[in-house]
Amino acid sequence: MTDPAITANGLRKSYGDKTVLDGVDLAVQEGTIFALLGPNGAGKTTTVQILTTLISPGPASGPIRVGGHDLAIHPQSVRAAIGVTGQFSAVDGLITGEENMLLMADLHHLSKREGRRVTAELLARFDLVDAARKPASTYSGGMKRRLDIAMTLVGDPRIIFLDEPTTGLDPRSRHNMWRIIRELVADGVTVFLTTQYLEEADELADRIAVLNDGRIAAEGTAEELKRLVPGGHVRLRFTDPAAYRSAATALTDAARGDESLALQIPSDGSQRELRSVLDRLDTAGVEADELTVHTPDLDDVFFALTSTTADIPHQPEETVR
Ligand SMILES: Nc1ncnc2c1ncn2[C@@H]1O[C@H](COP(=O)(O)OP(=O)(O)OP(=O)(O)O)[C@@H](O)[C@H]1O
Repeated sequence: MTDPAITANGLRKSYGDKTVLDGVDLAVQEGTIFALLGPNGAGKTTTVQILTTLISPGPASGPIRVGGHDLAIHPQSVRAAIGVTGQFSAVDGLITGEENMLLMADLHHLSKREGRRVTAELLARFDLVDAARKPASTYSGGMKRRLDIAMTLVGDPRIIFLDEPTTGLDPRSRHNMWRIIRELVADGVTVFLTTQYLEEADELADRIAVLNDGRIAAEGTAEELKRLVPGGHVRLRFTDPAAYRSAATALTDAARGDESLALQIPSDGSQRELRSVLDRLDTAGVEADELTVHTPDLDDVFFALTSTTADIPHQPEETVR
C-alpha cells in the first residue's frame, strides 16, 4: 500500500451556530481518485476549501496532512504540492488561453523559455492549440475547464482538487474530462473530486465517500457501497414449463413467478453467488433462457444514505446472457 496523499481526522467546521462538518475522517491514497459525494449543502466545497488551505478548519479539528505536510504547520508546502480547479476558476476571460498559461508560468517562477515550453505542451495536450490566441471569454464551457486544468498543471502538482469538474458540461465534454482525469492519475497524480453526479463517481473513483449531515455516511469502492443497500437479485426466465419447475425445485430460496416462468433469487451480484446459482442449475440439469443480474446502483446508495426519500430509486439491470 502506498502512502496516503491526504489524511484528515475529525475535520470540523462551523459557521456561527451551524455545524457544517462534524468530525470527518478522510484518507486518500497516492495515485488514486477519491470522490466526495453529498447532497447540496453537505459540506463538500467546505472540505475542499479546508484541505486546500483556502479556509481554516474548526478549532476542534484533528490533524490534517496533505502531500506529506501538516496543513496547520506548513500551509505553504501544502499549497506548493496541490492544484485546485473547479468552482473557483482561475481563468481570466479578458486575455487569451495562451496568456493565461504564461501568466501561470510566471506565478510559478518558471523562466520565459520554460514557461513557453510548458504552455505549448499543455495547450497541445488539452486540445487548445487552435484556440490559444483567442480570448478565454470566447471559449465553450468544456474548453474553459480544460484550460483551467491545464493552468493548474503548470505548477506540476502531485495532488489535484477538482470541485465539480463537469457540472454543466455536455456529455461529450464530460467524457473528455473523464479521459483527462484518468490520464492525470495514470501519471501518478492523486485526484480529490467532488461531484453531484453519481455516475461520475462510479466511472472514475477508486474510493467514494458519501457526506451527509456533516459526517461521512459511508465510504468504500463503488461496488462496496452498492452492496450496502438491499434489493440485489438474480432473475432467471424459462420458456419450457418443465425446465422452470425443475429449476424452482433446485433453487428453494427463489421467489416464483409461475405465470411468467421466472425465478428471482436474492443475491449481492457477486461472482461467488452467481456461480452458486449456475452450479445448482447445472446439477439439476436445467438451463435458463435468460439470466439477468439486478444490482443496486449508486443512486440507490445515495438515496438510502442521504435519506432523500422524495425520489424513488430505480432498479437498473445488467443482462449477463
Ligand atoms: N462562508 C459561509 N458562511 C456561512 N455559511 C456557509 C459559508 N460557506 C458555506 N456555508 C454553509 O455551509 C454549508 C455547506 O456548504 P458547502 O458549499 O460546503 O456545501 P456543498 O456540499 O459544496 O454544496 P453544493 O453541492 O451545493 O455546492 C451550507 O449550508 C452553506 O450555506
